[in-house]
Amino acid sequence: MPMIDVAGLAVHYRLDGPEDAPVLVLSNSLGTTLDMWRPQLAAFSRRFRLLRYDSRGHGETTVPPGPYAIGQMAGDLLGLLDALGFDRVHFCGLSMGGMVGQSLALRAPERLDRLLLCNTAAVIGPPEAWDRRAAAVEAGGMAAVAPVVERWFTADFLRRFPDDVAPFAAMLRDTPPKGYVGCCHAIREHDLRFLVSAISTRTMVIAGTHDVATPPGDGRFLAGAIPGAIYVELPAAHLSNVEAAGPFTRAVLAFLNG
Ligand SMILES: O=C(O)CC1=CCC(=O)O1
Repeated sequence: MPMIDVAGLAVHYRLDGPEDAPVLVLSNSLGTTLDMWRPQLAAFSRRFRLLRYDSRGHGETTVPPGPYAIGQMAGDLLGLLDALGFDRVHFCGLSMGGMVGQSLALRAPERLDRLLLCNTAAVIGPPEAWDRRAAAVEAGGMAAVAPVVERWFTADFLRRFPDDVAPFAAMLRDTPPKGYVGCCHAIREHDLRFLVSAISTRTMVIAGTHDVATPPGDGRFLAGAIPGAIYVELPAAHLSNVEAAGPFTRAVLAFLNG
């Protein structure tokens, strides 16, 4: 389990794939870890130097006192890239990870080759919902948000593939409560609706037809606002890289290889 110090934050990361291949960074969603990308691991690491990491407050990365901010999380990633000596990368983030990608693209476009914003939005509201969620975890620990997993997959997928869902329920359960709450605040405060049109990186937006957390309208908004962005919609709920793993992997590879 490689760890690296990024300005006092001990970041847990994994590198796979050929050392001389272009770097592809994968950034996780709220309540998951770098293991959320397991369905893509084999295909992506054949073609790319794959960098997966646990966002602050998640997995094995340090849990600093909150609240956190998405801009700060983009700074964590820039620090990680500097520490590993990666000047320019492709970036793919899902949900909270996609918010980090938006922030990164506005702050350091020179570090990005292509950008994939998956099941994410310029804003995920309402703010009170994030306050309620944070308060529930502060009072009752991660058990209080266990039903959130039902938002990540369709009812059909939950019923038919319990073995695929179980690791995600475990990731959520094992997320440090303070880290989860810190990230709830970060998501609550993220609103780039009036800024994403300044993103100049070549971008693909992926949405899930059945996603209730970041519905297709959110993805269409991003794709409409970011100049030249491509929009792809997959038959999935929120974790489209799991529920529609094959089409997701193919869409990403086609975009990055095109
Ligand atoms: O947990 C959810 O409700 C879905 C979600 C929103 C931001 C994120 O990363 O996941």
